[in-house]
Amino acid sequence: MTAVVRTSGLVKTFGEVTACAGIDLTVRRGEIVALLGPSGSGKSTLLRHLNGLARPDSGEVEVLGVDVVGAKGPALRALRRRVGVVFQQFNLVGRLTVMENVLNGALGRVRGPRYGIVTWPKSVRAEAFEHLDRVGLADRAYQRAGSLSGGQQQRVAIARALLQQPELVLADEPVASLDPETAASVMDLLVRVCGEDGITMVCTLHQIELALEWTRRVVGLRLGEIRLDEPTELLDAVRLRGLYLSNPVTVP
Ligand SMILES: Nc1ncnc2c1ncn2[C@@H]1O[C@H](COP(=O)(O)OP(=O)(O)OP(=O)(O)O)[C@@H](O)[C@H]1O
Repeated sequence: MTAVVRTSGLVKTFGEVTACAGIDLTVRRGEIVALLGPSGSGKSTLLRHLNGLARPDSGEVEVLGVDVVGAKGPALRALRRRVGVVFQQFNLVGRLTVMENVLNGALGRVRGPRYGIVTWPKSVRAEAFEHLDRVGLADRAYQRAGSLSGGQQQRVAIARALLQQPELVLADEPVASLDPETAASVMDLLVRVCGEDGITMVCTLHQIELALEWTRRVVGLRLGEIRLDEPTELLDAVRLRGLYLSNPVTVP
């Protein structure tokens, strides 16, 4: 299968802190990968390198065949159009309607500033509505996004990412702000729609159980290094908890 993400010898330091200590990671098309590890182990920093939000001290980062480290300006923008991002805090515009927020996902492919729903091409509006329906919020299309619950806002953010027609989705703690039941339903949705559309996903998670239940491969980080990289079906919670122990561990 084709590599969607490939990092090689990725090193990133912040002063004395080594956030990524030489990471070699390959993610193939269609994989659903969780990055797990204790706070400060480098999960978010690694993820941020994949769409050029962070620049490595050394090493290579290739995403969708693009050399991210070397890409600048238009090349980087073109890559980011192919990569959907889902954030912990949803990042919606609360005063705009749900529909307008979803339509913003098409800004990269429909030119010119847009003021209001009717200024978007009809076909894009129909597509946005379809995605809203998929995330179960078609009936909320004209409600202010800020008035929705956290779980609903994350569903809108997922619909927005889908409208971008991404080949890769990067999700940074997508369910960390949600209660356990809502978190599970949002993970279910995210994994399902990525599977349906053939989208590769890499997400950071804090909950071992969610990674075990919903993702197909776990990459465990500790002190900026990959300490474990296995199909989820071969893992259990006891082994994963080893990543979080205070003494350095070799995960058996
Ligand atoms: N912009 C920055 N400036 C300084 N230090 C940073 C910066 N970004 C990350 N770090 C440091 O790099 C290390 C890795 O941080 P990172 O956020 O990648 O970890 P994480 O595993 O995602 O943690 P968490 O689960 O708490 O989000 C931490 O020690 C953090 O303090």
